[in-house]
Amino acid sequence: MITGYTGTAVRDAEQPLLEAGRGPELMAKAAYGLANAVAWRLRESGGTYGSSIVLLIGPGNNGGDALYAATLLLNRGVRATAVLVADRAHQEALTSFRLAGGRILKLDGRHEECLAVALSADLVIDGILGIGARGGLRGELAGFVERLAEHAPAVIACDLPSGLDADSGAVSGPLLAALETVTFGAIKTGLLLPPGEEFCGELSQIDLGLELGDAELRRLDEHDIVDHWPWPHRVDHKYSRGVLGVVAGSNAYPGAAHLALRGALSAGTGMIRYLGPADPPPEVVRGASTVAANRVQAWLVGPGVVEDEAQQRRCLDALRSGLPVVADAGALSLLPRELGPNIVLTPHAGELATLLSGLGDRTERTDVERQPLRHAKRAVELTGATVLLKGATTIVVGPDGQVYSQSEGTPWLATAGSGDTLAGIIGTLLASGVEPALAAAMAASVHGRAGVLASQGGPIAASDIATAVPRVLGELSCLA
Ligand SMILES: NC(=O)C1=CN([C@@H]2O[C@H](COP(=O)(O)OP(=O)(O)OC[C@H]3O[C@@H](n4cnc5c(N)ncnc54)[C@H](OP(=O)(O)O)[C@@H]3O)[C@@H](O)[C@H]2O)[C@@H](O)CC1
Ligand SMILES: [K+]
Repeated sequence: MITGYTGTAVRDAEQPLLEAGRGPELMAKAAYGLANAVAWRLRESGGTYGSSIVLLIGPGNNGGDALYAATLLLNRGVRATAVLVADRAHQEALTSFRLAGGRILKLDGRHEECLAVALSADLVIDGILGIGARGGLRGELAGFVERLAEHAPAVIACDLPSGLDADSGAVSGPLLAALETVTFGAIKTGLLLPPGEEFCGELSQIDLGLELGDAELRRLDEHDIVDHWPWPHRVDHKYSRGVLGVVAGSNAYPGAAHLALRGALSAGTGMIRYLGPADPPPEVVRGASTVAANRVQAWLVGPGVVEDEAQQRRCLDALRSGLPVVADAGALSLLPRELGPNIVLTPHAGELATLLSGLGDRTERTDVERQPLRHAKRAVELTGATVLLKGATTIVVGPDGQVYSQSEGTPWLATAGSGDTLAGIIGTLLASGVEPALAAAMAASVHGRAGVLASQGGPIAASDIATAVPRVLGELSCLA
């Protein structure tokens, strides 16, 4: 499992060590880790000796880390130039850099020269701002970084890409996209959240021996899925594995029902009872026409139910049943005022904006895209439900504050019906008794992996995702 911590949590954990006079030791560890990462990249592209790096150095300790790392690299035969982008820099680090033979330039009014130097380097080290940043890059510096970014240089970010908010992943102003981000003490939450995540490249973490509390955010890996997936036991039967009720599809939209059912079947449900006008596949049992008359362990409601009053009534009945429910698509505009934590809402950014606006918090789609975690948390606060916010990185927030961020997918997953399949997988897990936030996060992970497997780099249809899910689970089960 990957865990994410806020910049504030990292600062708090560092504080006792700083008070004990161990600041220089922490910085030395950070610099050593960064230097190794840079050396590794330089070796990959032809060798360290004689190669050149340019450091963009801001006013704080982030710049200090980069300068100390470069000092180590100068001693290994790397040529290094520091471009000082602020009116001050970490003095001790700058002195050791200079003494080791580093060249120093000031950005102040010399953009053309600094740009040319940066673009001629093998690697650029972004040491402008770290967790001490307040807002994005501004003024003259923002203009310089914007111009540099247009040339897409090879960048390694020191702790985090400068201008990215360490806690939220929000981006304001220009940013250098990194090949790799070498982060210190703990992975900051902003590096695992959109939109900032897209600028981080590969993540590597340098351990500083900090004592951190509970993580703010979790990202499940394949071992977590293996540990928590409801694998069937030899003595299980269809009822013991969980029965899922599905209210999906309408005369106008039968396809959504098919894809949701296929999603649920692909994840290994014990049994499905289907309510609606679509023709279900042979593995699915037709349920009684009212929600109350069906014995199930969980409900999946909403895909393709617009313009069908009978289906919409069933959605509402399921949402009021007290059972775990995954509410997708059309069900999101039918929500009763009171929802429990065992209801999983699965909006995309636009649907979340509509949901929040409907609850009195005027929100635009772009607001959600800029700060997805903040808005997903707000929806949990206002509804009491579990929220899965779909996107290239899918965020899940549970009512107890658990946050998951899953990013296994491929852009090809952005296709009609993909969400119906995801809802089906969540439904199967809920019916098996998996706790809602974990069910949603595992489903997002498996759905993403299935998308990648089905795609092989090319386009996919939503039904291809369902077809690939059993193979993904088969491969994961081998790790058990
Ligand atoms: N603590 C430790 O033990 C360890 C910390 N480590 C390292 O330290 C980093 C944190 O260092 P830090 O606290 O000095 O903050 P950092 O981000 O370098 O700069 C803040 C300065 O920038 C300025 N500034 C702020 N926003 C701005 C903006 N938008 N645009 C322009 N300027 C802006 C602001 O100046 P002000 O505006 O207040 O005058 C402030 O002085 C951390 O990320 C990690 O790399 C590691 O070595 C491990 C041990
Ligand atoms: K940085």
